[in-house]
Amino acid sequence: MLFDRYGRPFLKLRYVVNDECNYNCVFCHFEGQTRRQGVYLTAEDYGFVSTVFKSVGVTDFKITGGEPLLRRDIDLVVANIAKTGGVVTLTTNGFLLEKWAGRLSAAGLRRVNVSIHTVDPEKYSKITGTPPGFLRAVLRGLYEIKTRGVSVKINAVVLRDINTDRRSVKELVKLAASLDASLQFIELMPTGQGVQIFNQLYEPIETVAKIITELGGRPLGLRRELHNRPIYTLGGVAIELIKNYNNPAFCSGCTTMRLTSDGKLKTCIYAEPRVDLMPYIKARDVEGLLYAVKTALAQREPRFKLYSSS
Ligand SMILES: Nc1nc2c(ncn2[C@@H]2O[C@H](COP(=O)(O)OP(=O)(O)OP(=O)(O)O)[C@@H](O)[C@H]2O)c(=O)[nH]1
Ligand SMILES: C[S@@+](CC[C@H](N)C(=O)[O-])C[C@H]1O[C@@H](n2cnc3c(N)ncnc32)[C@H](O)[C@@H]1O
Ligand code: SF4
Ligand code: SF4
Repeated sequence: MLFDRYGRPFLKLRYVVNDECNYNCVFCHFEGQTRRQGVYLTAEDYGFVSTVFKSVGVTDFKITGGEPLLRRDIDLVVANIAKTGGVVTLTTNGFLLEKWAGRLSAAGLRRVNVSIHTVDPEKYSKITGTPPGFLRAVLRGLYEIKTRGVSVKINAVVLRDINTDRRSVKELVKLAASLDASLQFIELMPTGQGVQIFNQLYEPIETVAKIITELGGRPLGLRRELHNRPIYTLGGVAIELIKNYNNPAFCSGCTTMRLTSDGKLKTCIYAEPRVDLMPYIKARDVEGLLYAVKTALAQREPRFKLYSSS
């Protein structure tokens, strides 16, 4: 296993597999990547790079984007990563899930995170920039993938006056319960487009924690291997609360790096890409790749620290 200078193990890799999207969410951080770089790793590249990362202790592979289901070979990407024996999960807006469900399940996808910030169709359209009917398609996809044996998690970005009242929280918990799914509430990050609407839509995650407690939820503990995220349980649903900005406890439990769609390793969502892995990946150069990864890891820092040495 590899560690950084702060004693944080490197356990999880986030693959940003493309830079295009069929939605236009008002808050999108785009995983800290610039849109429209256009160069993508191939499905075979992901198989190779995952084998190498797996050999040094990375066991959790997250596929994200852009919208990953827009890739025509997304099932092959999943299959090639799953072949390493690592756990593969994918985060999506869900619009194309119904179409992909069978193939993703067959490819070995373990879990899908589907972003549904509200079950109110009008509010959903407004914040995701989509026409009426899109939420219905997402819900169909969710039930389809569930019946194929893939676990589901619902992602809801916490947005003031959209989902920060008791009723909205209850509705999301009810939806998760009906799918035997878990649920996570994500605090809005002032990153990417999130900067422009931050003052208007930001609401601290504590507001949701309070509602969950008032509804009878209770804390279950912390997800220590990933960001020390608090987990609650309510109505049989496990609920993670993600306070991802200006939170030293979150960063101290950060075990993840990102690989941009054009093959650059980022040590933090806020860091500039540290090492270009593309030449090593294309050359299938295991030694060169590991050396580059260790170089990046040596420079890795928690973005938010309790005490700063500088
Ligand atoms: N600051 C920060 N936020 C992150 C990081 N990883 C994930 N997040 C936040 O978590 C949100 C949800 O991410 P997902 O792609 O669903 O995956 P995840 O929750 O990290 O992983 P799983 O729970 O294993 O599915 C993102 O929108 C980010 O706000 C990270 O490394 N740093
Ligand atoms: C960038 S998206 C990529 C995957 C996919 N397109 C989706 O929306 O699920 C990954 C996750 O980040 C969340 N997200 C986007 N912008 C955010 C922001 N400014 N703050 C917090 N979470 C955000 C999305 O809701 C989604 O759950
Ligand atoms: S949050 Fe996901 S669905 Fe929304 S615009 Fe960003 S990448 Fe697209
Ligand atoms: S160090 Fe903090 S801000 Fe950076 S990726 Fe990790 S959790 Fe996110």
